[in-house]
Amino acid sequence: MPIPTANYLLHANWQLPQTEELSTEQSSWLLETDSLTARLKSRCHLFRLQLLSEQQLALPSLLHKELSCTGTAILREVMLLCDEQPMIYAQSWLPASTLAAIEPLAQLGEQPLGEFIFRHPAITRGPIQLAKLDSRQLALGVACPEARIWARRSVFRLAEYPLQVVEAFLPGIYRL
Ligand SMILES: C=C(O[C@@H]1C=C(C(=O)O)C=C[C@H]1O)C(=O)O
Repeated sequence: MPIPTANYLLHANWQLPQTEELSTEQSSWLLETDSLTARLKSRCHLFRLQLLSEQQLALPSLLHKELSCTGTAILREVMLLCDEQPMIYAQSWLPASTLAAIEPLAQLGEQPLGEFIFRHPAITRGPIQLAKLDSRQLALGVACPEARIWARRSVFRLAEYPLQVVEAFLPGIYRL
């Protein structure tokens, strides 16, 4: 996935949820506080995580304050599929200091991030922010019947080591 996708997400209009803008199904998925991986697995016969890329980059300055760190980070991009239908495009920033302290995060491969972090004994999660995105700007490489899709982002801290997770929800997820 090209870096422009990361830049587009970084500069989206992230806001705290206004539930009156959301359908019941959208609220249910977008504001899910447990693992999306676990929820998707419970809703489909065949769950698959497609690792799109992992690359080491300078942590964008826009994230320095939010993650209270600087330096480099792994930008991890995945697609989560249910019965071969793309449901969630996820992009996570894993700072080098977090990876050094919690090494399994650097070895995830096709293991879902959620299966690791939601088992961590000292996990905390910051507020969920939402943004309405132009699906064409995401250049996901998959057909998306709707021009505008919801995305969410939040910062997890594992024993105070931060990482940010951004998830774009493809419309099929609301029919699961
Ligand atoms: C945070 C979770 O992990 C999911 C899996 C991800 C990955 O493997 O990179 C990223 C975001 C999530 O969609 C979760 O399951 O809620």
